[in-house]
Amino acid sequence: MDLYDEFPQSFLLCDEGFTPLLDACRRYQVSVVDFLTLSSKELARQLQRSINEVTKFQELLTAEYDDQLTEFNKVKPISEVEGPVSFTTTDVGIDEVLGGGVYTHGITEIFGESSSGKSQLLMQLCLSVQLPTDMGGIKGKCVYITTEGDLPTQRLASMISARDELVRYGVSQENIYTVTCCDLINQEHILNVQLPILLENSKGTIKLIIVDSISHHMRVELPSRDFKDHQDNRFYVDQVAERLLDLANKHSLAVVVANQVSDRPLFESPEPYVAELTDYEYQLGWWVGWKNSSILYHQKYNEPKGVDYRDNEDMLSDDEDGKLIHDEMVRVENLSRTKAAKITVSSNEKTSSEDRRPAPRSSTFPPHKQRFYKKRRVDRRVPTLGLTWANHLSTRILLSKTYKASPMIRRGELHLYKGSDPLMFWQVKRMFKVVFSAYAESKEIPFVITKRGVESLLGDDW
Ligand SMILES: Nc1ncnc2c1ncn2[C@@H]1O[C@H](COP(=O)(O)OP(=O)(O)OP(=O)(O)O)[C@@H](O)[C@H]1O
Repeated sequence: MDLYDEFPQSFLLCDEGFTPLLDACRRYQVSVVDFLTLSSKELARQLQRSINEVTKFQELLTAEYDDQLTEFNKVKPISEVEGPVSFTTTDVGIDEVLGGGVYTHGITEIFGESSSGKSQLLMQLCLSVQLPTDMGGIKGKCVYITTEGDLPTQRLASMISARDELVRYGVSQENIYTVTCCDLINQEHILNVQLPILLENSKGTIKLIIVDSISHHMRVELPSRDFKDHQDNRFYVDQVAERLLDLANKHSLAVVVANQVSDRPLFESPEPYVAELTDYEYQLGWWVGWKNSSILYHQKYNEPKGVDYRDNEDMLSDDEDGKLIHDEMVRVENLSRTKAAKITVSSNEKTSSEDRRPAPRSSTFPPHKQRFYKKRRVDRRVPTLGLTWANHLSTRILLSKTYKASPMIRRGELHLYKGSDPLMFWQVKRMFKVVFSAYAESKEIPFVITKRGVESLLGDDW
């Protein structure tokens, strides 16, 4: 029976007198909803148990349900209703893009590929939430639920020591409760039982729950063999999100989760068609943070006539740095060719005029690396857990890690470089993008990861 899922704190679960009845419920697949909707006669028939036993259980369960309902729908005077408040990320640029910081009473999702900086940002938040209100914090403690290994305490310690204000205001790892969950069952128990009890006992001092990452165990353990599995998974994801939202609202706290990405194949229609504004496929790119060229590419992919977007490199070639590197390499190679030609002329004055042709073009760089630009790169990455999960989010943040031309290329100093390693042409470029939010418009900002944590870059810094 699903009594544990519906009422995890129900005293009926511990009443040994009902153990045979609960066993029968499990055997005949009778649910809590059946008990709340069917007659005791019908239930007794289905369960092969006595009507007295069923009636008693049903009365107790209904009373418990009524109590919960009354508690849940208690009318509060407007003066007691606490609205969402924000706390700083400790970075002014990122706070501004987020519309003031991270907000309570909702779920904020940070998604991105491995090594994009999700955990770094989450660790930073569990420190910044502890700051006093005049420093932008909300003076709260934090629960850090990790699904992949332990919390890197050394990194947290170095983040604290790298920022004077954190040291000055007593920000400490002692205010972070760490929970490690090793599988999905364990995660369920933590979210449904341990966390609510911890929050009740902490009496409003905990202001942030972090889950790193929410999708790790679901992705591995939820079956996805057929349509029914997919339906069940959606229901499961819905329940997880609802529970987290309940906790966020009940205890006026922020829930921030990391989410992973997976590749989504291009949508291929059996018949060519023009996507409508209201089509799921038409809108998808905006709520998963694709760049504009990829959104357009996906929308046009199945169109019947006109430009064949499948080969349209121009639409996808927003790789300007690739072109910059290519141009710089051509410039340097031309320079060395001219130089070589001059040396040949001066060293052999007797050379006939036909032999004064420039020396054959020879590159110091591997040939396959020479054409960097016009790479056809269609964005296909989507955060896991789908639309069902996305519907519950108040803010979705994408952290991405790409590559840009290195300062040597941008300053036009490639001719000073004597090596032949193409990696020297590139530099990591990290972007923080608000994909959608109830508090801010979609916007992106470059950032770096330093010993202080995640820091935005402004103006000429990038
Ligand atoms: N002290 C530091 N100084 C500079 N960069 C750092 C420091 N510590 C970690 N990084 C950078 O942070 C990145 C790792 O970030 P993080 O662990 O947050 O990734 P993630 O998105 O959580 O990845 P995953 O999904 O695999 O857990 C690495 O690229 C590393 O270069």
